[in-house]
Amino acid sequence: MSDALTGSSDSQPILSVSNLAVSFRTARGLLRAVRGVDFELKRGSTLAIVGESGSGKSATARTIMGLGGSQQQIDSGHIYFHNTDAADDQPIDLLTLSRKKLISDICGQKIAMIFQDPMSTLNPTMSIGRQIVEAIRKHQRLNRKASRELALQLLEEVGIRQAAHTYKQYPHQLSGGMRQRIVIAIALACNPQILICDEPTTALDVTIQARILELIARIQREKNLSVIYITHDFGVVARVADEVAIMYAGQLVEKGTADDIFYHPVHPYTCALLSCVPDAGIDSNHLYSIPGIPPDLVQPISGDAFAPRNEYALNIDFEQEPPEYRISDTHTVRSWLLHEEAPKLDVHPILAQRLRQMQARVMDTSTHQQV
Ligand SMILES: Nc1ncnc2c1ncn2[C@@H]1O[C@H](COP(=O)(O)OP(=O)(O)OP(=O)(O)O)[C@@H](O)[C@H]1O
Repeated sequence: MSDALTGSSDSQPILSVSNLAVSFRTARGLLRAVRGVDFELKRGSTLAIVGESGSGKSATARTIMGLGGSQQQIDSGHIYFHNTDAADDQPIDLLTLSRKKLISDICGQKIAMIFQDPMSTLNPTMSIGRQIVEAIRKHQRLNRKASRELALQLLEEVGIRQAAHTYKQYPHQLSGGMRQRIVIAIALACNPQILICDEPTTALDVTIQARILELIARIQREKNLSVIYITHDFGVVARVADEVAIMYAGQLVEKGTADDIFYHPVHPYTCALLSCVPDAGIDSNHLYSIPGIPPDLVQPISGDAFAPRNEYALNIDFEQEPPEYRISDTHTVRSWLLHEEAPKLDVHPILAQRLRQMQARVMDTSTHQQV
């Protein structure tokens, strides 16, 4: 769906995450933020991880980056990085590396991350130029003059017209969109193979959001980057994603290509999320919101975590966790609805109508991209 923005990708994985489980020690007890997650990021492609707030998207991304913090514990799993620069083609399990080695050799080098709030990355007291030069010199052996030239080149690459002027400015003198461009320039300073974007455009207005997404897509094409987007915004997903993973209560409940997810969603949570997307053309009687709230991840979860909010829940949903069913080579779903003995359900008419409208909008977005 997103080939117009991202270009096509080959199917070799650059990152393979398997059975990843992550908890946080809290005053109330252990909070199970990520509960057995598997996914692959293919080289040169874009994966969007989508879900409501608190579903574990950032915890997953931060674990990959070694940024989990002191309260985090890894309960299980592997995160294999298939380094294209390595002499051998043996993947490295990032979870076996010391934090020091992870930070010095991989994160910020081979894998870079950008966040929703650029100010969390930028130093308000340092000029833009100095910050980019520092990032360059951390990763590459270049003298001061060459670093400055590369910094100016990076500023131009991220679409900053008066690079020499911006080089001397400070973060507070720039708009939100410009700051996010600087953060992208800093991320690119290490020449990464993977870019993880955690809600990179949420704080920006729609026009600037589109420009930043286009910028990331252009850089991705030029540098054959593999990209993970963390988002709750299906508008962003429709524009950028080759593959989509839907996250709920620490698990990936549905995974597929963007077409699988937008045109053939199966999990009731995916359908509900798609139906909640606000649209100016929808009258308020046809708006859908998911009833209830996500589970407390400190408490044990029995059965399917989405069952209490799912109007199609079966008895077994409250008792046993569903296995992952494979619908096609690209599409998997964790739901008892896929069991051969499960009843065939009619989708709620409002939900069905919202899904059709969402699909029409997605088609519209894809057509516009190709212009
Ligand atoms: N450092 C931490 N200490 C304790 N709990 C944490 C910590 N970081 C995250 N959590 C908890 O882990 C769960 C998953 O959080 P996470 O930030 O990964 O969700 P998310 O899907 O990225 O949501 P959002 O879009 O709001 O960032 C939440 O219940 C959150 O409160």
